[in-house]
Amino acid sequence: MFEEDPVDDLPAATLCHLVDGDDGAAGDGQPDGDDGAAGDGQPDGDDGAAGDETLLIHKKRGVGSDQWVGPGGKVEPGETVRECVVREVREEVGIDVLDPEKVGVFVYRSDDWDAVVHVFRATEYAGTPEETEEADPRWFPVDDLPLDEMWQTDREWLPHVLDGETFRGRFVYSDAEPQEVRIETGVAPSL
Ligand SMILES: COc1nc(N)nc2c1ncn2[C@H]1C[C@H](O)[C@@H](COP(=O)(O)OP(=O)(O)OP(=O)(O)O)O1
Repeated sequence: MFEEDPVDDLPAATLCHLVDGDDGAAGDGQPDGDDGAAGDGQPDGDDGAAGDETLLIHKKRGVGSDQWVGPGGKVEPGETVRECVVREVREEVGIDVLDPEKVGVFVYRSDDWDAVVHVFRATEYAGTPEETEEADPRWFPVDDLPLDEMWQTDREWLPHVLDGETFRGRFVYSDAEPQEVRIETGVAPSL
Protein backbone atom coordinates (compact mmCIF):
# COMPACT_ATOMS: atom_id res chain seq x y z
CA MET A 1 0.00 0.00 0.00
CA PHE A 2 2.92 2.34 0.64
CA GLU A 3 5.09 1.38 -2.32
CA GLU A 4 4.71 4.85 -3.84
CA ASP A 5 5.53 6.60 -0.57
CA PRO A 6 9.11 6.90 0.71
CA VAL A 7 7.78 6.82 4.26
CA ASP A 8 11.25 7.10 5.78
CA ASP A 9 11.44 10.58 4.25
CA LEU A 10 8.03 11.74 5.47
CA PRO A 11 7.54 13.61 8.73
CA ALA A 12 5.84 11.44 11.35
CA ALA A 13 2.86 12.35 13.51
CA THR A 14 0.58 10.57 15.96
CA LEU A 15 -3.06 10.32 16.97
CA CYS A 16 -4.52 8.82 20.13
CA HIS A 17 -8.01 7.37 20.42
CA LEU A 18 -8.77 6.87 24.07
CA VAL A 19 -11.71 4.57 24.70
CA ASP A 20 -13.61 4.56 27.98
CA GLY A 21 -13.08 0.93 28.87
CA ASP A 22 -15.71 1.14 31.64
CA ASP A 23 -14.43 -1.91 33.46
CA GLY A 24 -13.92 0.30 36.44
CA ALA A 25 -10.26 0.72 35.54
CA ALA A 26 -10.39 3.66 33.17
CA GLY A 27 -9.23 7.01 34.40
CA ASP A 28 -7.66 7.89 37.68
CA GLY A 29 -9.78 5.98 40.12
CA GLN A 30 -12.71 8.33 39.89
CA PRO A 31 -16.02 6.75 38.96
CA ASP A 32 -16.83 6.81 35.27
CA GLY A 33 -20.41 7.86 35.86
CA ASP A 34 -21.10 11.59 36.23
CA ASP A 35 -23.95 14.02 35.93
CA GLY A 36 -24.23 13.66 32.19
CA ALA A 37 -22.89 17.14 31.51
CA ALA A 38 -20.92 17.18 28.27
CA GLY A 39 -17.45 18.63 28.26
CA ASP A 40 -16.68 18.29 31.93
CA GLY A 41 -13.67 16.11 31.32
CA GLN A 42 -15.33 12.93 32.59
CA PRO A 43 -16.86 10.24 30.41
CA ASP A 44 -20.61 10.45 30.75
CA GLY A 45 -22.32 7.77 32.79
CA ASP A 46 -21.87 4.49 31.00
CA ASP A 47 -24.18 1.57 30.69
CA GLY A 48 -21.61 -1.11 31.31
CA ALA A 49 -21.01 -1.75 27.61
CA ALA A 50 -17.32 -1.95 26.79
CA GLY A 51 -15.76 1.08 25.11
CA ASP A 52 -18.83 3.23 24.82
CA GLU A 53 -17.19 6.69 24.75
CA THR A 54 -14.09 8.14 23.18
CA LEU A 55 -12.17 11.33 23.88
CA LEU A 56 -11.88 13.83 21.02
CA ILE A 57 -10.46 17.33 20.99
CA HIS A 58 -11.74 20.42 19.24
CA LYS A 59 -8.42 21.53 17.84
CA LYS A 60 -7.55 25.19 18.19
CA ARG A 61 -4.46 25.32 15.97
CA GLY A 62 -2.20 23.32 13.66
CA VAL A 63 -3.12 20.75 11.05
CA GLY A 64 -6.87 20.07 11.16
CA SER A 65 -7.73 23.04 13.36
CA ASP A 66 -11.43 23.76 14.05
CA GLN A 67 -12.25 20.07 13.68
CA TRP A 68 -12.87 17.26 16.16
CA VAL A 69 -9.99 14.80 16.11
CA GLY A 70 -8.04 12.51 18.39
CA PRO A 71 -5.27 14.24 20.33
CA GLY A 72 -1.78 13.93 18.87
CA GLY A 73 0.89 15.82 17.01
CA LYS A 74 4.20 15.77 15.24
CA VAL A 75 7.02 13.48 16.33
CA GLU A 76 10.06 15.41 17.58
CA PRO A 77 13.66 14.51 16.71
CA GLY A 78 14.92 11.56 18.75
CA GLU A 79 11.46 10.65 19.96
CA THR A 80 9.67 7.34 19.37
CA VAL A 81 6.10 7.46 18.12
CA ARG A 82 4.93 6.03 21.45
CA GLU A 83 6.82 8.73 23.39
CA CYS A 84 5.28 11.30 21.05
CA VAL A 85 1.70 10.20 21.57
CA VAL A 86 2.10 10.18 25.36
CA ARG A 87 3.69 13.67 25.29
CA GLU A 88 1.13 15.13 22.89
CA VAL A 89 -1.86 13.87 24.87
CA ARG A 90 -0.34 15.31 28.05
CA GLU A 91 0.33 18.67 26.36
CA GLU A 92 -3.06 18.90 24.68
CA VAL A 93 -5.44 17.67 27.39
CA GLY A 94 -3.34 17.22 30.56
CA ILE A 95 -3.71 13.46 31.06
CA ASP A 96 -1.25 10.54 30.89
CA VAL A 97 -2.25 7.65 28.65
CA LEU A 98 -0.94 4.48 30.27
CA ASP A 99 -1.45 1.75 27.66
CA PRO A 100 -1.16 3.22 24.15
CA GLU A 101 -1.22 0.45 21.56
CA LYS A 102 -0.42 1.14 17.94
CA VAL A 103 -3.40 0.00 15.88
CA GLY A 104 -3.08 1.87 12.61
CA VAL A 105 -0.93 3.87 10.28
CA PHE A 106 -1.75 6.02 7.28
CA VAL A 107 0.06 8.17 4.78
CA TYR A 108 -1.44 11.62 4.42
CA ARG A 109 -0.66 13.71 1.37
CA SER A 110 -2.04 17.17 0.71
CA ASP A 111 -1.30 20.41 -1.09
CA ASP A 112 0.79 21.75 1.76
CA TRP A 113 1.84 18.92 4.13
CA ASP A 114 2.65 15.20 3.85
CA ALA A 115 3.10 12.83 6.76
CA VAL A 116 2.93 9.29 8.01
CA VAL A 117 0.46 9.24 10.91
CA HIS A 118 0.70 6.52 13.59
CA VAL A 119 -2.63 5.82 15.28
CA PHE A 120 -2.86 4.55 18.85
CA ARG A 121 -5.73 3.20 20.91
CA ALA A 122 -5.68 3.41 24.70
CA THR A 123 -8.07 2.52 27.50
CA GLU A 124 -6.15 3.53 30.62
CA TYR A 125 -5.20 7.03 31.68
CA ALA A 126 -4.39 9.12 34.73
CA GLY A 127 -5.83 12.56 35.35
CA THR A 128 -8.84 14.47 34.10
CA PRO A 129 -8.93 15.89 30.56
CA GLU A 130 -8.81 19.68 30.65
CA GLU A 131 -9.00 22.44 28.08
CA THR A 132 -5.63 23.88 27.05
CA GLU A 133 -4.52 26.57 24.62
CA GLU A 134 -4.29 23.85 21.96
CA ALA A 135 -7.43 21.83 22.49
CA ASP A 136 -10.90 21.54 23.98
CA PRO A 137 -11.56 17.89 24.99
CA ARG A 138 -14.92 16.16 25.13
CA TRP A 139 -16.16 12.58 25.47
CA PHE A 140 -18.40 11.30 22.66
CA PRO A 141 -20.40 8.08 22.48
CA VAL A 142 -18.65 5.85 19.96
CA ASP A 143 -21.90 5.49 18.02
CA ASP A 144 -22.52 9.25 17.92
CA LEU A 145 -19.30 10.85 16.70
CA PRO A 146 -19.32 14.39 15.23
CA LEU A 147 -18.41 13.04 11.79
CA ASP A 148 -19.52 16.17 9.94
CA GLU A 149 -16.89 18.14 11.86
CA MET A 150 -14.06 15.63 11.48
CA TRP A 151 -11.62 14.69 8.74
CA GLN A 152 -13.76 12.99 6.10
CA THR A 153 -11.45 9.99 6.01
CA ASP A 154 -11.77 9.43 9.78
CA ARG A 155 -15.14 7.83 9.11
CA GLU A 156 -13.36 5.14 7.05
CA TRP A 157 -11.10 3.94 9.82
CA LEU A 158 -12.12 5.34 13.21
CA PRO A 159 -15.02 2.91 13.80
CA HIS A 160 -12.60 0.03 13.15
CA VAL A 161 -10.09 1.45 15.64
CA LEU A 162 -12.77 2.00 18.28
CA ASP A 163 -13.75 -1.65 17.72
CA GLY A 164 -10.18 -2.74 18.40
CA GLU A 165 -9.27 -3.53 14.77
CA THR A 166 -6.05 -2.57 12.98
CA PHE A 167 -5.66 -0.73 9.67
CA ARG A 168 -3.33 0.81 7.12
CA GLY A 169 -4.37 3.63 4.83
CA ARG A 170 -3.34 6.17 2.23
CA PHE A 171 -5.28 9.43 1.97
CA VAL A 172 -4.57 12.10 -0.63
CA TYR A 173 -6.29 15.46 -0.10
CA SER A 174 -6.51 18.53 -2.31
CA ASP A 175 -8.45 21.68 -1.42
CA ALA A 176 -9.37 19.93 1.84
CA GLU A 177 -11.24 17.21 -0.09
CA PRO A 178 -10.14 13.57 -0.25
CA GLN A 179 -9.01 12.67 -3.78
CA GLU A 180 -7.77 9.17 -3.03
CA VAL A 181 -8.79 6.93 -0.15
CA ARG A 182 -7.25 3.49 0.26
CA ILE A 183 -7.65 1.43 3.37
CA GLU A 184 -6.95 -2.12 4.51
CA THR A 185 -8.26 -3.39 7.83
CA GLY A 186 -7.10 -6.32 9.91
CA VAL A 187 -3.48 -5.91 8.81
CA ALA A 188 -0.40 -5.22 10.91
CA PRO A 189 0.04 -1.44 11.23
CA SER A 190 3.81 -1.62 10.75
CA LEU A 191 6.18 1.19 9.66
C1 LIG B 1 -6.59 12.64 6.71
O1 LIG B 1 -5.52 13.14 7.44
C2 LIG B 1 -5.56 13.24 8.78
N1 LIG B 1 -6.56 12.74 9.53
C3 LIG B 1 -6.53 12.89 10.89
N2 LIG B 1 -7.54 12.39 11.62
N3 LIG B 1 -5.52 13.49 11.55
C4 LIG B 1 -4.52 13.95 10.79
C5 LIG B 1 -4.49 13.86 9.41
N4 LIG B 1 -3.35 14.43 8.96
C6 LIG B 1 -2.69 14.86 10.04
N5 LIG B 1 -3.41 14.56 11.14
C7 LIG B 1 -3.05 14.84 12.53
C8 LIG B 1 -1.87 14.06 13.02
C9 LIG B 1 -1.35 14.94 14.11
O2 LIG B 1 -2.02 14.64 15.31
C10 LIG B 1 -1.75 16.34 13.66
C11 LIG B 1 -0.59 17.14 13.09
O3 LIG B 1 0.12 17.66 14.06
P1 LIG B 1 -0.11 19.11 14.75
O4 LIG B 1 -0.16 20.15 13.72
O5 LIG B 1 -1.22 19.02 15.71
O6 LIG B 1 1.25 19.06 15.46
P2 LIG B 1 1.76 19.67 16.80
O7 LIG B 1 3.12 19.08 16.98
O8 LIG B 1 0.79 19.45 17.93
O9 LIG B 1 1.71 21.14 16.40
P3 LIG B 1 2.48 22.44 16.75
O10 LIG B 1 3.33 22.65 15.53
O11 LIG B 1 1.39 23.46 16.93
O12 LIG B 1 3.25 22.18 18.00
O13 LIG B 1 -2.69 16.20 12.62
